Amino acid sequence: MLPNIQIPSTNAVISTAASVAATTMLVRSFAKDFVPHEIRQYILTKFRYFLATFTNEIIVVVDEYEGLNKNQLFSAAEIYLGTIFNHSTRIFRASLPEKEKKIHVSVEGNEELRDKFCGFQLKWRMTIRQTQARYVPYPDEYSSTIQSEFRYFQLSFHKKYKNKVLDEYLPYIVEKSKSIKQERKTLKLLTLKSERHGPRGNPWQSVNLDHPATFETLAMDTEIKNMVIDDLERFVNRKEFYRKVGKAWKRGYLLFGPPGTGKSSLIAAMANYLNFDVYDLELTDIRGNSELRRLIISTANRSILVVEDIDASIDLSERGQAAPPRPLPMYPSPYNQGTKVTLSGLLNFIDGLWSSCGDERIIVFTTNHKDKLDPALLRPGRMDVHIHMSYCTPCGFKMLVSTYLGITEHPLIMEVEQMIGTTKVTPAEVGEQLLKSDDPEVVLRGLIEFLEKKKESEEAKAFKENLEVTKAEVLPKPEEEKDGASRDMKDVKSLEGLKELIEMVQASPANAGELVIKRDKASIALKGLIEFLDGKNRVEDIKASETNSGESTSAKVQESCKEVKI
Ligand SMILES: Nc1ncnc2c1ncn2[C@@H]1O[C@H](COP(=O)(O)OP(=O)(O)OP(=O)(O)O)[C@@H](O)[C@H]1O
Repeated sequence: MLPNIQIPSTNAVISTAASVAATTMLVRSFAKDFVPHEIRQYILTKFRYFLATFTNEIIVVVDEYEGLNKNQLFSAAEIYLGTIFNHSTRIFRASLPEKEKKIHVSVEGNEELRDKFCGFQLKWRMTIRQTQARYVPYPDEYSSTIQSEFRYFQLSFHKKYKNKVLDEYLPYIVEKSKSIKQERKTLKLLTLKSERHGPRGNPWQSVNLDHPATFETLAMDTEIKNMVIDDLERFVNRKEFYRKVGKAWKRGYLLFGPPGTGKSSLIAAMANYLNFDVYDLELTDIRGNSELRRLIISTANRSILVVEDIDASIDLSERGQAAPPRPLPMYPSPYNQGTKVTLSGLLNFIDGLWSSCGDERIIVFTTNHKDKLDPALLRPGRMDVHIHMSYCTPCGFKMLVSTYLGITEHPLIMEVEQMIGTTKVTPAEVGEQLLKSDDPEVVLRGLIEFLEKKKESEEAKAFKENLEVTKAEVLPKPEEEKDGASRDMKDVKSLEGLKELIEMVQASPANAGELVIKRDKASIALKGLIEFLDGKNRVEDIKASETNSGESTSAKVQESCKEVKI
């Protein structure tokens, strides 16, 4: 027989439920009004712990801040979760930071996200809690912001995966977020702040580096270009190798060559290729070795440190000594009182201090005069790769034509290539000419004209230089003139003297000398020389460069020459 159970009426159930709900609401609003937030949180946490004893779920809490510093795990999770939205996600945040190209997506508060790792499920939830306002420093440490909310992630999963989550999943998230960050990163060019007081604070200021140079647009010999790309690839993939051989993970490049041959463009191409920020270090702005040390330490990993025109930035002759102060500027500030960075300080930072304070660093020195550099600076280990940025070659020209004009074939290309092979013209100059019109015919004709003029002026310059050499060899030196030990210029009136003169001219590789060499007889040779000088109208040039030692010696030579019966 069934016990006599009295089933409550529907009305009674509804009225009981309503009164429970009303009581709950009353308790809630009472608790909210009269129980302090901290106590409520405490009770809630205890309640969760109590419930957790009945479940197999573990919750890991990841706070946004660790003391005053940002918790790196929180930042990593924030980035990572922005990439794993699934169909159940209803709300998320999207933003396009200034000067960035990609939209950032991040998780919205209280949204639950599910993730899968090694076959098991995990749940993420971000919670935002209002707190008392407090000051939180910005990453540059110069300023701070007021924050009145507290954010944290809760990561829940089955308790049997605890070790897997802590040892594998969370490190995986950190690594993954690094590569996501790297991909979406906008390159920065960092230069020294003019005001960089005190030992704290970041002395670098940054702007977005939007340099379009890439290895594709760079006019360089393909072989050298491929060598540089291979070297960079090898470098970034050799973390373990550097550790194994006990070497700091850094690489030094020296780029040398005349102005306008693409040294800065190559640095930009390297930065774009590796996705590394560029630190532009102006040594003349630095007050001494100790400031240099501080600046170097504050540079980030995975970056390129550039010192342009190294020969002009530091006194390379004095190892170990402070360079003599430069002339004081018109408006002196504490930072331009003359550099005191020494060569030994620089060497020290390249292989000592700098090596040990970071990973994946590249340092690039550029110079227009490699011969001026101290060999100590150039040795492998400091400058591992020396790259000669030369004048434009036919191969480089082809690349420029294809980038600037978008063509690879044209009847005039061959002609230009031949001229480029025999003219000292920089890629910058060629690029300038290629910009002048959209019509390849017009541009290439203009370039041919430009190259012709360039060649002419080059020849004239070489001629003048050679003539100077010849003059120096033929004419007596002032001190010789003084003690009378030299041959008197009047002697050249005699045929013997002329022969001697011509022999001396012949010994020189100069153009004028070559003219003389072509003649067998001294008299004909001399005549040729005079005609040459007259014809080319070079006599005036020579006169202008004479010293004020009485009568012009070139005029004397000419005079003497004319007196001879030819
Ligand atoms: N090899 C090159 N390939 C493509 N463009 C080049 C090359 N060299 C120079 N240019 C062009 O010329 C301009 C100036 O070149 P860049 O500043 O790189 O030369 P540089 O060697 O660094 O000169 P400087 O020694 O004066 O600093 C660049 O903006 C680029 O457009």
